[in-house]
Amino acid sequence: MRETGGGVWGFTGSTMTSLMFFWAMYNQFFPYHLRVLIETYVYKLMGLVSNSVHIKFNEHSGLKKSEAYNSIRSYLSSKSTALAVRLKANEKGGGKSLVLSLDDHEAVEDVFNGVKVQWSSNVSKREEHANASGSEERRYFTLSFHRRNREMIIERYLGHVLREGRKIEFKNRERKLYTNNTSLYAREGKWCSVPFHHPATFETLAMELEKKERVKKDLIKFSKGKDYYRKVGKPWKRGYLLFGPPGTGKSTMISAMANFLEYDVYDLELTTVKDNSDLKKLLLDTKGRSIIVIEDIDCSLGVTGQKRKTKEEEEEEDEEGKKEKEKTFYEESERSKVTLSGMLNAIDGLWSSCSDEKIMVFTTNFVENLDLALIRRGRMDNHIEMSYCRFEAFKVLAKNYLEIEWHELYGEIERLVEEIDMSPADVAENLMPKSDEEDAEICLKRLVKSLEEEKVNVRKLAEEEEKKKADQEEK
Ligand SMILES: Nc1ncnc2c1ncn2[C@@H]1O[C@H](COP(=O)(O)OP(=O)(O)OP(=O)(O)O)[C@@H](O)[C@H]1O
Repeated sequence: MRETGGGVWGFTGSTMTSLMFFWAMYNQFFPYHLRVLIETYVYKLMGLVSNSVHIKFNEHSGLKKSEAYNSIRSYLSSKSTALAVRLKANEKGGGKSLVLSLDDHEAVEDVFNGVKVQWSSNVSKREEHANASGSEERRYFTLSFHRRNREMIIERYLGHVLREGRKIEFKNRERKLYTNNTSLYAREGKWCSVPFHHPATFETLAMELEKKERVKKDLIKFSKGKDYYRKVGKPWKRGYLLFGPPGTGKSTMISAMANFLEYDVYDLELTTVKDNSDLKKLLLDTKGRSIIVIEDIDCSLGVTGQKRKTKEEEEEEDEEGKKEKEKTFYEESERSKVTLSGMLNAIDGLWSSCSDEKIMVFTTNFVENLDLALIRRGRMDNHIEMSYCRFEAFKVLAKNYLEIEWHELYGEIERLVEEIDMSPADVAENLMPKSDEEDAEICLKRLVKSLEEEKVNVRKLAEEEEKKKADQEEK
């Protein structure tokens, strides 16, 4: 008995060794194009005798990563966790958690409407495109199923996989903040990203309640508006113009919007954009479900030639005036040759409709300096004024920093903030406890003192102004 067992094992072992030897020889000595030819015929032969249909989903489609491949991977990750034997673990949130997916050369079964299908994860090597670090790996998924289910799988199952996969992908993804600033490791004309963890929310944003609710409603309507935008034939995008003095919360509002919708943020810096086509490329390279931000757009505008004009002025606009329109952003910078028309084209032209669900936000401290074409309704659909801190906004900040809803100093503060223009940033600075010893009372008193000092300053300035006027009139 022993000998027979040993014989079987010996035979199996030597067969395996021979097979592996032939496989290694085949891979090593057969040229790549010959192997492709052989494999093609083998597949054809198998197709004649097999009842299975196979569909291949490559990781890359052209130069871009295939979105379908990513969705399938996410879909399969939920199946594989329960069923597959070999899994791959990828870090998420800087190593705080793990996302599991199907390992290479591993297969998993799925059942849809009582029909069994099989998914396998594959990787092949292409030596002819090898780079210095070795051969190029090409990953793909193969879906196999019985040919009698072809129609159902193609028409219903695949749609189901992509939809579910996208949902899982969206839930699992780590939100990102992208920049095109080359001094922050971005290559020219490319984005680089860091995880986006800004804690601002609409709850912590100091702003009149009604205004806040209006913005929230608008965002919800936009994010659920896929069918509406398709019906009216408009690209699924929306523009916001946030304007107001420094420190009134324009950047904070953008973070709150991104957190509310769970979108990525692209911080577009025009100074590092070479020209109009570079701008177009950068915008095309942004994903859906994102907010694209250009902060302080007034500072980027060499083009202030088209501010609010009278009709006569418009008629008088000669050739030279028209050329003004083509003045570049950042005239002082020799690098950027982005023009106003290039900018309008990129955000609103034909190319802008190439991907869905994007919000564009411009911020400015001086809205009156902006070109009307740039901010007209339809392009910037929603103009939101971020204003000085009034009582309603103060109460939000007091709740954020001091965790109180009411204090006897509130009456005095209400009178002062309605009278004095102080930015929420300055109010927040006064309210923030500077040490463990500082309680709400100390912080509120500091704020009252600051507001009163500001009141005296404002009065002094007004008196000086009046005196100057009177002096000029006398002269
Ligand atoms: N409306 C607000 N609600 C809550 N916090 C605010 C608000 N405005 C300002 N702050 C606080 O002040 C800081 C600066 O505000 P933020 O950068 O959002 O202002 P900004 O309007 O973008 O300023 P700038 O025009 O100078 O860029 C924030 O980090 C936040 O702590």
